[in-house]
Amino acid sequence: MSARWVIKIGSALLTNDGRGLDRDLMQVWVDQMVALRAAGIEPIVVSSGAVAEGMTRLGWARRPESIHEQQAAAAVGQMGLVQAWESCFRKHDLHTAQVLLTHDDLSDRKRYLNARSTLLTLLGFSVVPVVNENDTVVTDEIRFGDNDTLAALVANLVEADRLVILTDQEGLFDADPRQNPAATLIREARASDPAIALMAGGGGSGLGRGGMATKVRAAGLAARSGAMTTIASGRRPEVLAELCAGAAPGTTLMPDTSPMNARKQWLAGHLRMRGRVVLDAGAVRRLRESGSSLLPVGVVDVFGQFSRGEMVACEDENGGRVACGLVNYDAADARRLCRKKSHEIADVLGFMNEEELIHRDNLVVLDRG
Ligand SMILES: Nc1ncnc2c1ncn2[C@@H]1O[C@H](COP(=O)(O)OP(=O)(O)O)[C@@H](O)[C@H]1O
Ligand SMILES: N[C@@H](CCC(=O)OP(=O)(O)O)C(=O)O
Repeated sequence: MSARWVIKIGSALLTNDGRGLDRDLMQVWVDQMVALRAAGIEPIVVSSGAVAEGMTRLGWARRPESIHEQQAAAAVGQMGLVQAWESCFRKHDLHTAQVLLTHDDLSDRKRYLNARSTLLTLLGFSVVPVVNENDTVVTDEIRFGDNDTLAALVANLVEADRLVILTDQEGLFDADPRQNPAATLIREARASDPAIALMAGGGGSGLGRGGMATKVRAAGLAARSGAMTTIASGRRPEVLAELCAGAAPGTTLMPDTSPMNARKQWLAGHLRMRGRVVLDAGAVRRLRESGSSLLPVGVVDVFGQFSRGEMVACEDENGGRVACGLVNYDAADARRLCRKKSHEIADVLGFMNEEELIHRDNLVVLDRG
């Protein structure tokens, strides 16, 4: 597969404005997602609608105030959501996987790497991940609270090329079209443009939580890792097929920097260094000249205390800083792996996480000088 898209579908759209899951529409998107796969694009679905579907199943007319009742509704509704996605994809002989994430999972480096590995492994097995927030366990303070933000963080996590937000409007308008019928559609803007944040109001349906403001903010987050965002109507019959064909329905929000630059900025700017690994000359050359991953065989020494998933500096034998990155093994294990070939990892440690000490996707090679 050559590209990866995160496709987020909002509650109002998915549940026919709270009347129950719109299975026909789900099948329409799924058929198009299967066509995306045939065109070399891996879809990851971020599906809202658990609370809305739970309310329908429990016969509740209004979203409850109490967080515990919302969580209960989400737990009931999530069953319906995953059943419906699975049966739509089964028609094409594809499997889905339920992935429930909390904020903690993505802010903790170890869990971040585990979530990333699991998602990438699922994609490797041609499974379509269906992601939602793990509503049962989150408390109010740490909720993503809206799946627009969750979808953007998933786009960062898997370095998606595109975030597609399907909603009940044609895209971002210069004012809320529910309040102002004369509002006009914004076709294209930079995700970082402060003017677009001012156009976006809160949620209109009472079912979802985000509204347009969280969609614009999500486009800014997705842009950090270089993803472009499309906000479009999920009711456009061929919306995903149009995007696949290179058309630009709805609103396109462009990132300012290329994917690699954005990811490097994000890695380099957001984390504290926990330790150092010293590389031999061959490893330094491979990192600088071929953009390779760092393998244990090229590491001669390890300093400091760090856990799997934390940021470490990579230095040459004269103490010059070459790179930094998120390490796949903790300091004690990394020490034992110095100078070892990747196929020896399981023998040395009794287990193996990954064959690299730092994968190239999680490695920032620094400019010389
Ligand atoms: N500038 C805007 N352009 C389009 N929609 C807007 C804007 N400002 C606010 N909205 C409202 O945002 C709603 C979509 O948000 P929401 O109901 O949370 O959808 P979803 O469930 O798809 O996340 C629209 O129905 C609309 O009323
Ligand atoms: N996890 C919640 C997500 C709610 C939510 O963000 O909804 P929306 O604004 O429609 O994307 C659910 O499944 O109901």
